[in-house]
Amino acid sequence: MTKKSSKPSAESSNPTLASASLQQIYAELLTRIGEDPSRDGLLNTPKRMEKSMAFLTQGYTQSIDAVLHGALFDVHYDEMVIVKEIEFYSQCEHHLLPFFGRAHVAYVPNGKVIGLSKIPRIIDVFARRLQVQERLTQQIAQAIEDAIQPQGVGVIVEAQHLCMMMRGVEKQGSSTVTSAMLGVFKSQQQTRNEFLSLVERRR
Ligand SMILES: Nc1nc2c(ncn2[C@@H]2O[C@H](COP(=O)(O)OP(=O)(O)OP(=O)(O)O)[C@@H](O)[C@H]2O)c(=O)[nH]1
Ligand SMILES: [Zn+2]
Repeated sequence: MTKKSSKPSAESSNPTLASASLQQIYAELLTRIGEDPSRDGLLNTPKRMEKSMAFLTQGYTQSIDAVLHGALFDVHYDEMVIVKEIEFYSQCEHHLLPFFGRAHVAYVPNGKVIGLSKIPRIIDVFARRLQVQERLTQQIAQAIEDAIQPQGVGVIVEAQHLCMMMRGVEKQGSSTVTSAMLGVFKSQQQTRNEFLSLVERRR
């Protein structure tokens, strides 16, 4: 049974927001932080912010099926495939500040392989949403698992969070590493180690 959400949407809880455009809301935000949205440099800023936010959150309107575009191929290859050092940019759901870094994705096929470019595309579908790094990591692994039912999938994400750098604890040197291991990457230490050593071999 589907549980109905009891939470009111921002619009239904505030009727004045319902008729406001996102650009008006951004103009109001500029006013609230002490700026003058009618000054020259800011005149087009609400419009730019709307466009920028639409780009940075476009993952909400994308589906993995559409992104894969049928690029799944029957290939008899049963060794590990790794696509590493894939850069990504996301936004943390707590502060709406960027976190960004690199993802390393591996899988051991089970009769099907995935078009190589589709792996970064899958990452972007999930990165271009409000995220926590742990969920992003799991979603990437799960999408590959669902698409080709491989023998296993491993995903490692290394990122820096601006909410920990330019505000808050203000730690510039730290990075966060998360991983998701499914199938043989979880059950076989040797497979996991092979993945980790290939990822660590940077060049
Ligand atoms: N686990 C996890 N935490 C995150 C991620 N992005 C941001 N956070 C954390 O979310 C937490 C939110 O904590 P709060 O105490 O509610 O917010 P805050 O007062 O702004 O916290 P500070 O950042 O410590 O100043 C912080 O510890 C952030 O570092 C993420 O991807 N994963
Ligand atoms: Zn944050």
